[in-house]
Amino acid sequence: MEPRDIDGDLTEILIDQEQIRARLAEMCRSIEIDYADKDVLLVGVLKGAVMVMADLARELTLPITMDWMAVSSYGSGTSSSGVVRILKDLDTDLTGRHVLIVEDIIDSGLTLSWLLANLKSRGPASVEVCALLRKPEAATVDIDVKYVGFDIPNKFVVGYGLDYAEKYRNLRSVGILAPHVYS
Ligand SMILES: O=P(O)(O)OC[C@H]1O[C@H](OP(=O)(O)OP(=O)(O)O)[C@H](O)[C@@H]1O
Ligand code: HPA
Ligand SMILES: [Mg+2]
Repeated sequence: MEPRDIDGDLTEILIDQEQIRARLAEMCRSIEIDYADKDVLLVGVLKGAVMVMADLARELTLPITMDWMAVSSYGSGTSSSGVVRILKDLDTDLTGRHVLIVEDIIDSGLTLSWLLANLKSRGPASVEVCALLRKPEAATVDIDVKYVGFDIPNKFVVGYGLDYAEKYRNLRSVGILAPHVYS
């Protein structure tokens, strides 16, 4: 059951709980092969990636460490401002580390392209990206993403960590937000 006050706020459920679980498990099997002999540092991008990170980390059979970064480019709107701010930096020194950025969504790609440049400048051994969702039609920059869960249409989605004005993050599924909620 989803929370009681969302009736009518979603036009449709795009990806349900079981589809998310199954796809994350597949992605973990690929990550386990690729990082079999490496220590991986998962870098979760707050706040949206909290659910992906929690489920991915528990599904992985690799020894991992986790750290978090908080950046914001959306504020309370439905489109990226393009201006990325660090709200919380990593606690970990990235020198020589194998970094896997964990994201909920790649939309315009602006957040991730900024983040990749920022983390690569810190001397890591490698930096790759794992994102649950990607909107190919919304891309404004070309980014090489190693692990992607689902390519989705260019609609504003919420749930499973994704918010609109900080709401809906606790939905178990990913759904399309009804335009009447934000227009
Ligand atoms: O590809 P882009 O167009 O840059 O959009 C993707 C980014 O936007 C969202 O974060 P947001 O800034 O809303 O912060 P939040 O995770 O706290 O919701 C999302 O979690 C990604 O980090
Ligand atoms: O479609 C979206 N929904 C919620 N947050 C987002 N941040 C980027 N794109 C989205
Ligand atoms: Mg957001």
